[in-house]
Order: sequence, then structure tokens, then C-alpha cells
Amino acid sequence: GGKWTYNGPDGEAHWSKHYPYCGGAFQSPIDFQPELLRYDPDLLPIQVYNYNLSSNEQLTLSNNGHSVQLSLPSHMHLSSLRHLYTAAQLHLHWGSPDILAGSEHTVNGRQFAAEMHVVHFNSGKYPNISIAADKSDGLAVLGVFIEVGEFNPAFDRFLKFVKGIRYRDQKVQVPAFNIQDLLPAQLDRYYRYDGSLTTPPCYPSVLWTVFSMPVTISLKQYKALATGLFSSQAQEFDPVPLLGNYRKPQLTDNRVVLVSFQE
Ligand SMILES: NS(=O)(=O)c1cc(-c2ccccc2)cc(-c2ccccc2)c1
Ligand SMILES: [Zn+2]
Repeated sequence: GGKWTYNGPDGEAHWSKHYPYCGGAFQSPIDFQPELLRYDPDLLPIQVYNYNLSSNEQLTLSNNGHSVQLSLPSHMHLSSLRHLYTAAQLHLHWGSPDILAGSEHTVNGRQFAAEMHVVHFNSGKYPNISIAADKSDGLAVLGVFIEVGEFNPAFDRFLKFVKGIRYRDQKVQVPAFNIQDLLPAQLDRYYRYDGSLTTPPCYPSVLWTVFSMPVTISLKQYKALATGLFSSQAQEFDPVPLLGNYRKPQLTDNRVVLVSFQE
């Protein structure tokens, strides 16, 4: 789509000029404030299927100018939701090398170092993700908060390749691995609400599931993300670093956030 950025004249305050949904209702991310939360005992633990990919498979790791993205095969699913949702891609949002704050969702005002999104589409109802992307029940995204701490071998399965995708539109093939290893151990504790894509075109089409338990990556791994990538193309003169690629929390209006946990 058109050019949009996270700061400056094409920054998020201007997105709605070219992408009207960005100025609409049900926008994401949001801040999970205690007074918005309501415990729902019917929220089942998230069940993932076929996330344990074989290393014979290859995944495409790409720099799309706004994030680092890993393609996911269509035999990966989420099943514990009302519909069957098929995996499409995962990508990350992060801060800058010296400001370890770049998550999109926040918890009572607390911003984490980074956030991973695993994007799925409602394959029970729609033939592909492009058709599903703007339907109110089209997408389901898993959100994972990332803190800086212990080294994470699972994230290294793709972070060690970012040197090969420094510039926009560069892609490399990486051996597949168990994508569940990127998720937190507790898949039964999460925030659930109806929201949108956090990037243009901001379609209000996402059933959000954001796990309350963060995962960790090491400072070295975080810096690989926050210093290794550019949003400009290789041949462009002044390279534009790719960092701070997170949208600020949006108005919650009178949306309720369901939580699967009580304490
Ligand atoms: N942040 S997000 O999860 O809401 C998200 C979802 C999708 C998405 C992609 C395909 C179908 C449907 C939704 C794409 C992006 C995106 C990130 C970086 C650059 C451009 C787009 C981001
Ligand atoms: Zn995202």
C-alpha cells in the first residue's frame, strides 16, 4: 500500500487521511487498564495445531519496510476459537537501541520492550487472508509481550538471519522450527477483545488474544532487531533505520476487555 510511517508527516496521526478506518472505532492497540477487565470463565486455553514445523520446511523471513516478518505455512491453525483460524505470518514491533520500550499493547500503562504478533485468518469462512482481512470476523492475532532478559534460542532461529534482510523488500529462507517455542508457557492466561490491525489499513477485523505472560530475549538479540534493520531500500542514499515501529494505545471507547484469569 501507500507510504506510511510511525513518525513525521506520514506518521500515525496522519494515517486516517489515506486509510479512513485508522480514524474509526475498534482500533488497536489499547492499554489494558484494570477497570476495563472482566474475568470470563468460558475463555479456554489457546490450542495451537501443527505449530511444530519440521526443519525440512523453509520459511521466508522478510523486511517489509515496517517490520520483520516470517511467513507461516497454511497447515498451522488455532482451533479453540469459534472458527478455525489458519496461520499466515508473524512479525514484531519494537523500540530503539537505547529505549527498550516498543510493545503496542500496554498493561496499566506499562510498555514492554517489544511485541510479537502471530496473524491468522478465518479459513472456516474465507478462502484466503486478503478476502478475510477486512471482515469483522476475518482475523485472529496472538500477541506476545517480549522483555529483555534471558537469551531465547527459539527467537534466535530467525533473529540470527536479520543480517540478510537489512533493507526493505529483502528476503531470506530460514529452516522452519517449532513456532510454539516462541509463545509463553502459559497459554491459558490472556486478554481478549475485538480490535483492528495496528497498521494501515487498520481494518476493525481482529479478534485479539494477548498473552499476559511475557517471553524474554537477550539484550544482544534485542539490539539485533533494533539496530539491524532499515525501512529504506538497499540502493537508497540516506538509510532510514527501522525502529520504534509501534502504534500508540487507542481510545477504548466503551469496549470491555475479557481476561481468562482472575488474579
Ligand atoms: N500489527 S497487526 O498484527 O495488526 C498486522 C497485521 C497484518 C496483516 C497482514 C495480512 C493480513 C492481515 C493482516 C499486517 C501488518 C503489517 C505489519 C507491517 C507492515 C505492514 C503490515 C500488521
Ligand atoms: Zn503487529
